[in-house]
Amino acid sequence: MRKKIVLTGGGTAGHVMVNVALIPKLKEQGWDIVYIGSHQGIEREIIGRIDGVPYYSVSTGKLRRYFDWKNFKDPFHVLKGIWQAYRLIQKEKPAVVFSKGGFVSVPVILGAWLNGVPSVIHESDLTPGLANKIAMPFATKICLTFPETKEHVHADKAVYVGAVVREELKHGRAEQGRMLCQFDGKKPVLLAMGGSLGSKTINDTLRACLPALLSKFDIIHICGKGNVDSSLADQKGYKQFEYVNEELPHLLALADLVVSRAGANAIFELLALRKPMLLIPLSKAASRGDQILNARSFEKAGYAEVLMEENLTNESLQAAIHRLYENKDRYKKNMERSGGTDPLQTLLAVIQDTAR
Ligand SMILES: CC(=O)N[C@H]1[C@@H](OP(=O)(O)OP(=O)(O)OC[C@H]2O[C@@H](n3ccc(=O)[nH]c3=O)[C@H](O)[C@@H]2O)O[C@H](CO)[C@@H](O)[C@@H]1O
Repeated sequence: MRKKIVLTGGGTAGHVMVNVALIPKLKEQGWDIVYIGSHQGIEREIIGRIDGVPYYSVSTGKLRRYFDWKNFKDPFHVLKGIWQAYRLIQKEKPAVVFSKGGFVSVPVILGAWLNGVPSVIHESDLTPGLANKIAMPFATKICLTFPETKEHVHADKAVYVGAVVREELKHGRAEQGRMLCQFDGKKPVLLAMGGSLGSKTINDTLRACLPALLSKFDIIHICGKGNVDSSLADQKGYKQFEYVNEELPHLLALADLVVSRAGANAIFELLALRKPMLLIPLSKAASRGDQILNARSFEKAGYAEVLMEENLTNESLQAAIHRLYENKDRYKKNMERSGGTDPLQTLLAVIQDTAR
């Protein structure tokens, strides 16, 4: 009989992409796949583009660390979500549940636990996110991207896996990227992206530096939904995208260097593609500081230049980009030494072993 797996994770693309990497491999291994996400999250759109993966949505609440009146209502949404996930898992009878984290994964992991179904969680960041922290006691195994995360997780459950990178990102063609951007190929290409949602701070600073930067680079700017500046649409050597799907491998293949937030998926993708990167982590004021730890870990390994958001100015951004470009060969050499494990295969093996 074919085995069934329930996948979950969402809220931002970073909480969906490991699932996107897993799905083709799970299909090859003959699994039936079902996805449980939220009603409105980006996961609905991303998974909806993939054939053969039925999508069910459950109610969920945002788990905030700050005061908001919605904090009084959201626990009820989460309780409703647990009940919905419980019923769905009871009906689907999966052999295992896999979660990539994000708020929606909490009701799903609890729904699995209540049904006695084993579950595997993947944590992308150096320190576990709030959703994963809540879900971890109910999970069977917890797969880690950074070896340092072992300190934060129950020893019997932790498995070091590494970063799972989508296979298709490795098959981009620079020429196709150049066509998409209509660049003439005479200048090196800088790609800037602010995580899956875009970053207003990075967008504004980069745009303020355009006149100076465009004399040296062609620039691809992935700026996030609703953030395209139409007044710059005709600017030669500057191409904006809100969010890209199939185009991303080609744009990355074209890029000589990258300016990015320090979300875990993005930085490991850049490492796998050996792209010299300037990381501007999301500040502690706006997050739990996980991106700062991710960025510092990459800086220490010699893979990235880091510019803290509080030090971000037009001048510091330009100086850091020029420094990165001058030292690009050193960064590439360090990345070549980053080792050759196969995290996707390791993760698949953990899922197989955990399934009932
Ligand atoms: C604001 C926030 O909560 N950020 C968190 C979120 O980031 P975020 O959702 O931005 O996640 P990441 O930077 O880790 O990954 C973004 C993913 O989206 C993809 N992508 C991005 C832009 C685009 O146009 N097309 C596209 O496909 C990237 O290739 C990557 O796979 O999850 C990460 C992983 O848990 C955390 O480290 C971040 O702190």
